[in-house]
Amino acid sequence: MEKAGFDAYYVGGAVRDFLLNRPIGDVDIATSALPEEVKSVFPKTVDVGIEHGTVLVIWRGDGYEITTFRTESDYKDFRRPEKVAFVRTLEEDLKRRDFTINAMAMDRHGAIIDPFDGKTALQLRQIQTVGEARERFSEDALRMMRAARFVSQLGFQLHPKTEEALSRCAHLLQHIAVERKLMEMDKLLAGKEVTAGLRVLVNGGLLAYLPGLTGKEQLIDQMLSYDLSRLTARQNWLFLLVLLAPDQPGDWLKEWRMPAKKIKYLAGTYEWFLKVQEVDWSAFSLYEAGIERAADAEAVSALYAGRPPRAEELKRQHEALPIKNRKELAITGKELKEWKHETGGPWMKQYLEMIERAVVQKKVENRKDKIKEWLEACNLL
Ligand SMILES: Nc1ccn([C@@H]2O[C@H](COP(=O)(O)OP(=O)(O)OP(=O)(O)O)[C@@H](O)[C@H]2O)c(=O)n1
Ligand SMILES: [Mg+2]
Repeated sequence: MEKAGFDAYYVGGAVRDFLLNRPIGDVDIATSALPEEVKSVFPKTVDVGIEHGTVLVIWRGDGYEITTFRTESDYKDFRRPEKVAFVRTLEEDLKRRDFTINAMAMDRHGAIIDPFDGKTALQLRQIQTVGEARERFSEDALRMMRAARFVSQLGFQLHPKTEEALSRCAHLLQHIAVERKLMEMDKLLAGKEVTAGLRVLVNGGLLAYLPGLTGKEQLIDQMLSYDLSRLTARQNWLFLLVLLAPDQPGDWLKEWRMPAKKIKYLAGTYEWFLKVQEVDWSAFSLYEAGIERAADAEAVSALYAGRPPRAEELKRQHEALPIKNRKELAITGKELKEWKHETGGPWMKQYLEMIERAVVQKKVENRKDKIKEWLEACNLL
């Protein structure tokens, strides 16, 4: 970029994480070049958000988002703008960013450009908006969830002024698309300081604008008394279901616009959680649930009941199962038909299920001959 006469800097999360010695996620680059100019400099680019000034550059196998210096002056509806105004200086670009820790830039020699003193905020472990907090939150109300997410991820605290503005602006969150809220919630629930992050949502009054959490302050308060850092993000979602106990867990998750596959996984795992509250894991229930679900349900059960988790024990029990799924069964419908001299039908499914259960419970060895003997002994052939 610079060879072509433009300024270019690393900006945003990458600079923050670099200074914090944290693993860097996506690398964002800000430049004085206009999108068309960026495209003329690099041989391989993808238009990912050209109306926002962003071009994805593919360079030596890695992707970099390069965005033209811009301001976001004409905000509509408290969301990020449809149109942006390009500007030619880095400082104007940094000014439009959410928090001081996210408003630093680094040039390619490693020099930090930090007009809003993000470095001090990093040292103080503080989340503070760039300039007027209410302005920043009105520009994009999602930033309030981002604040809570950074509290959880980084273990930082909100600057008192930022915290106060967040409470006042909470209602603006109603204008934000659920998909964006979900992304922040996922990151919040994966953080090491989940409890502190959730507390920001509760204290700031943001819960009222989150799917399925309106009016649930007390339940979330209750959740905060547990050591949530023991759970993964997925397990924290599960724990939310456990405490909220919605009639239709699938519908509750759907309100968050989660991908269907994740809804299925979480709702199914919640069912297992409920089942093992009644009867503990058996070889067969462990086999049916699979180790992933069992481990998630177990982690949440243990936390809920205030006992140490038995993840290792369950893992050992699962490993000791003679088969892990039906495909591993030594016989199929084909053998059954031969042995019984019958054509296929509903009986076959019943037989297979019975054999599967017997094999898992080690009543019969998973071998063709043994299974045949066992069926004969049961007078079933
Ligand atoms: N609502 C938002 C979203 C982003 N940004 C700015 O754009 C940068 C990049 O945004 P993004 O990649 O979404 O967030 P990061 O802060 O980089 O966090 P992550 O590590 O999750 O990517 C942020 O650092 C911040 O400067 C902002 O000002 N307001
Ligand atoms: Mg980023």
